[in-house]
Amino acid sequence: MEAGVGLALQSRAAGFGSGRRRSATYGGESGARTVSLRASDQVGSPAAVRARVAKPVVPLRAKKSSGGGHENLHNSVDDALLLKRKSEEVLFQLNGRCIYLVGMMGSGKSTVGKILAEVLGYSFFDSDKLVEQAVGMPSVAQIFKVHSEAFFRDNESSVLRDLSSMRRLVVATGGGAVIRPVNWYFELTLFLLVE
Ligand SMILES: Nc1ncnc2c1ncn2[C@@H]1O[C@H](COP(=O)(O)OP(=O)(O)O)[C@@H](O)[C@H]1O
Ligand SMILES: O=C(O)C1=C[C@@H](OP(=O)(O)O)[C@@H](O)[C@H](O)C1
Repeated sequence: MEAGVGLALQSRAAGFGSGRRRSATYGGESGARTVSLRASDQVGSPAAVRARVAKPVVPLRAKKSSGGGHENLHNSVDDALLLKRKSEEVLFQLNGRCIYLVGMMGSGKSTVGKILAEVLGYSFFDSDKLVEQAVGMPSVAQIFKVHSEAFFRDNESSVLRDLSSMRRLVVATGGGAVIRPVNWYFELTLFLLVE
């Protein structure tokens, strides 16, 4: 499995179907290009985001060995170094903004997020875990079962909103977080698609 991250930059006014879009404020597209992260100046639908970052830009190869032994280890080290260098380049432009990782269930958001947080000197949070804590239940599956998906999504939005007012966080969101437009409106945050 190979996961990659593409940078989608979102200003406050960007959102699904919203006419109130504006260009990215994060160093402009040229700034993003200098670090070879693919930037989009607005966020449309999740599909549009995916289309813009269809090619993995910073591929992170499998950390779990599939029998490749040293080769996998080298890939892993090389990719971690590459990500570290790129992160150092964008650090000052980030200016402490939170980064939300979005992507399909199991796409690697938590894995990428922990690495990203480490190289940026950010703290890492998994929003599913925070919702579980907030609700006082051990798993998302149980929240769905005992309450409902809508209940989970309400709490998820609340958690994401609270986190967005903080700084220097990398947040792995749940695979379904993107379906609620309200989750795209947080100010001063960047969204990274993990695919
Ligand atoms: N680049 C990768 N290559 C191989 N396996 C990966 C990679 N990234 C993540 N995984 C594995 O895929 C599974 C899901 O990853 P995870 O980071 O938990 O995804 P998510 O947070 O998007 O649900 C985990 O078992 C993880 O070890
Ligand atoms: O629909 C969602 O938001 C969920 C997606 C999955 O999360 P990941 O994307 O972190 O795998 C799942 O495990 C989580 O419990 C609920």
